[in-house]
Amino acid sequence: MTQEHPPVLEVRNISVGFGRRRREPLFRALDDVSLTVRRGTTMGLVGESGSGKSTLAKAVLGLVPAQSGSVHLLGQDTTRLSPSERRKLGSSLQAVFQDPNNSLNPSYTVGRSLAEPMKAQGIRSQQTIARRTAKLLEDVGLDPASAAKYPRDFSGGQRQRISIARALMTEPQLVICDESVSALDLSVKAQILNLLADLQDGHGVGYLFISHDMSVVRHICHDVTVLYRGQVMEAGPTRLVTHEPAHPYTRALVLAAPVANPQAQQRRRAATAAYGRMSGATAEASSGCPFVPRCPFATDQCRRERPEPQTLTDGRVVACHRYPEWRQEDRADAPLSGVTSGDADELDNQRLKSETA
Ligand SMILES: Nc1ncnc2c1ncn2[C@@H]1O[C@H](COP(=O)(O)OP(=O)(O)OP(=O)(O)O)[C@@H](O)[C@H]1O
Repeated sequence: MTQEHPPVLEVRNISVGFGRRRREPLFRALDDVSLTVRRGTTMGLVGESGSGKSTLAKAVLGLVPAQSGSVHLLGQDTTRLSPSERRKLGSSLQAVFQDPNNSLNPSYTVGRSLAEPMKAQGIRSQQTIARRTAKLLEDVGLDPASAAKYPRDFSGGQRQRISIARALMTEPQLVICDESVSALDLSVKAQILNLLADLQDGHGVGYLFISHDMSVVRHICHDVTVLYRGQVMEAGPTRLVTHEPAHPYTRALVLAAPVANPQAQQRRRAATAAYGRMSGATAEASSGCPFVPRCPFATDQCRRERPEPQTLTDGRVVACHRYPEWRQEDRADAPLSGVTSGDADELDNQRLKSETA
């Protein structure tokens, strides 16, 4: 279904390197990564700490340079734009981060913080800004009178609502949500996720939704890209990826999500142990698959050759030499399909509650 929506963001074969020590080769935080966000849809970007999620967000925002590849925003290659051309495109792209305090100046009223992105676009009419501020505050479920208050007058969840309103002030086509709900309690998290989905319906905005949490991704994303050590392991429709992982790393991530039933939790913990220490950035560089040191199904070929991404008949992309055989060898006492996390179930309950309210 998402194919019908035109792309707002196309990241093509992007690589980003960082210098660690002098004369050492660059450390590749992103290695040949591609993904597309379509209008009115949400692409999840998931992976453990250090897998390169924030680096991808920074590359899209123009905060780190790409060594190779391109970033197309609304059809324009942003890696080739001059700073002034980039600024013009700026209103189409906004971001919401984990900590709303980073985007809300504590000494500014909410109204002043919300006005800033519009002023940066050259909009000077106080009336236009006030009208849009009131509309967006209402859209995110806050009283328009909140504009006269300060961030300290609001709870964490309300401050995140204000950050979302601020991100939408310039009617962007793409919003990058970088761990935007990670710091929130489960019920507030569910409210913000529902709000993001509702705003998407109303505004047609596309989200690049960055998270380390599969249950959150499952709740909000139409499609998902799974990153490990800067490389795409698997990508495709969220339901397929989370219910029938084609890559052992995705399987490990799904198993790592908590479940409500303690016995099931114990089985999943035991199954997760087969995948080694959970971190996206621990393994030594090798010419083969980056997941080899943690993969219970790895062969000599996996150690030697980096797997090329292959497109499956269901539309998914997976980079694994052992697909689909590894699934037959998977003896872990936890079902591959139908795995859901306790958080996901709770988030679903909250969604049902809000839909029937
Ligand atoms: N400016 C930098 N200089 C050197 N290395 C960096 C820099 N920024 C990121 N890295 C490294 O790049 C890798 C990817 O980092 P990144 O922050 O993108 O991961 P992440 O998936 O967003 O992790 P987290 O969820 O912990 O934020 C890590 O190994 C990190 O140490």
